[in-house]
Amino acid sequence: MAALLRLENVWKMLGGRWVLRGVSLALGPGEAVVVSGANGSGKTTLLRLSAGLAEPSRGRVSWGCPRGPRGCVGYVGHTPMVYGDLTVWENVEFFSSLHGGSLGDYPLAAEAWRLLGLEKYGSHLASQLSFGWRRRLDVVRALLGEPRLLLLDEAFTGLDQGASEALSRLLRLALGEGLALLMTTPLLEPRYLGLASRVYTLQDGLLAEAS
Ligand SMILES: Nc1ncnc2c1ncn2[C@@H]1O[C@H](COP(=O)(O)OP(=O)(O)OP(=O)(O)O)[C@@H](O)[C@H]1O
Repeated sequence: MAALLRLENVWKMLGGRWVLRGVSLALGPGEAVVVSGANGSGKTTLLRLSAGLAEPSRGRVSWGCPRGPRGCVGYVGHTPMVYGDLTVWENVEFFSSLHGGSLGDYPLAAEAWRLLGLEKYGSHLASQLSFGWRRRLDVVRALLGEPRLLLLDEAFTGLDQGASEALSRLLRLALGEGLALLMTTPLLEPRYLGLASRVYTLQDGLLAEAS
């Protein structure tokens, strides 16, 4: 099976210290990998490298898509990447247009919009949303353009019970459609375990598969 994401012996130095030390990982279509680790253990760094937003100091990151990470990767980071001075719907229109379409062209994003209940806030400025609602909007944004690999940094943080359940359903749908998921979390909660094909721990820069 061709990997959608492959990290080969990846090392990353930040602030004069090795944050990642020889990390290798391959992720194929329909697989969900969860990486848990303490605060500061390098989870976000791992995701940024996997998104092509940072370069490894040593080793190699590659994507099984024709244009590398571009158009291949959707990234839901700590901080929602939406425009506060646009309404919720204008954000969706804007980010859809960057991919050359509209929400209806991206079935999983449209499903996320519906499942996460964003319709009722469509005309609200994104800056006026609570964190949990901006996070919901960010999930929709990340699915626009139909990425094949979705990276989620503490995806469930800040979501209430209903939104957590909706997100779990959405991510199951995404896996069924053949997306690959790479999720990080400081706490290995049941909602992550319920989705995971494989679980890893990140400690002292080393990635190890949990038994
Ligand atoms: N730009 C940077 N320059 C220097 N050090 C950095 C930089 N970015 C991150 N670090 C350091 O790298 C380490 C890993 O950070 P990272 O954000 O990847 O951890 P994390 O596991 O995601 O943490 P958290 O659970 O708190 O979000 C930390 O010690 C952090 O201080």
